[in-house]
Amino acid sequence: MKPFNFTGLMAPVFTPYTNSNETLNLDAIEPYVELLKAKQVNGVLVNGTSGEGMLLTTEERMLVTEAWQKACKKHGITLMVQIGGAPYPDVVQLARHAAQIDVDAVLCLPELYFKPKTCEKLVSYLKGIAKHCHTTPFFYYHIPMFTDVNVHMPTFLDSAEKEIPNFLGIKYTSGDLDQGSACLKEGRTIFLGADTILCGAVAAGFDSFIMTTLNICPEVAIEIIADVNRGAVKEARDKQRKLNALITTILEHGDWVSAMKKAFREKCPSIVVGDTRPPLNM
Ligand SMILES: CC(=O)N[C@@H]([C@@H](O)[C@H](O)[C@H](O)CO)[C@@H](O)CC(=O)C(=O)O
Repeated sequence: MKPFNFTGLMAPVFTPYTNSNETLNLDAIEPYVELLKAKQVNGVLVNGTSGEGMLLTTEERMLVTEAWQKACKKHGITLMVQIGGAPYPDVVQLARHAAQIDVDAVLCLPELYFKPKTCEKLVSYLKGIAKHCHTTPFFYYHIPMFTDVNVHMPTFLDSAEKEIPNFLGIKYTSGDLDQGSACLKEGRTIFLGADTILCGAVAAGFDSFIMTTLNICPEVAIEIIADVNRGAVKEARDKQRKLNALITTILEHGDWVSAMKKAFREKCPSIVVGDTRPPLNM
């Protein structure tokens, strides 16, 4: 399997559109990579929640991934691609495509309609997909507020590690820090996906992060992480409060992804990302 030693900040990037969101704006991708790299963000997650992966056609998902792959390779940035949230044959196609173009890692949602109710069912679904990209590091995307799939992650991890040869960890997007902390173990990569509990999560031992605000103000996360790691808990807590207040203000403008994309457009107007697709922009 390809080695994967990433720790630090990975931005769940927005998918850039032009033409009232009908067309992908692939030209925006290289400047977007340069902007993130300049701000010390060394990885990107493509086609995740913020990237509206589930609102793109399979063809578009592959085109976007190829454009990010090219720019990330050129600038030395780690690329993880989210391949789930589509019909099973399309997820398999995306897994094969990701392996073929040699991305650094894949992330996969559960089946979103015939939802798994147990760890066994979830592991079995992911095992069927992971074998189509068996040399690529494979991660599960835990985001129960969107998927309504909420199996116990520490138990799931133990089983997935035994059953799936290229399985390396999860992206943990939940405010339940008790369960999140119980996932942490030597040799696993557990990405934190919840910006609002960053301070506590770093104190608990998290060292890898995929959070939407890394697109907009990564410097705040960088400071919170550094403060906690040097024991300056009060400073970190104050910055977390400010970050959470900023998130609340951003969210006055719509749903999570649309509001965050709007904040990104305002902060970085030179990168043309457009609005979100229906139903998000309705
Ligand atoms: C729905 C959403 O935007 N979730 C965010 C979180 O960072 C979110 O902002 C956080 O949970 C709020 O505290 C990330 O998990 C998104 C993400 O990683 C992705 O785009 O796949």
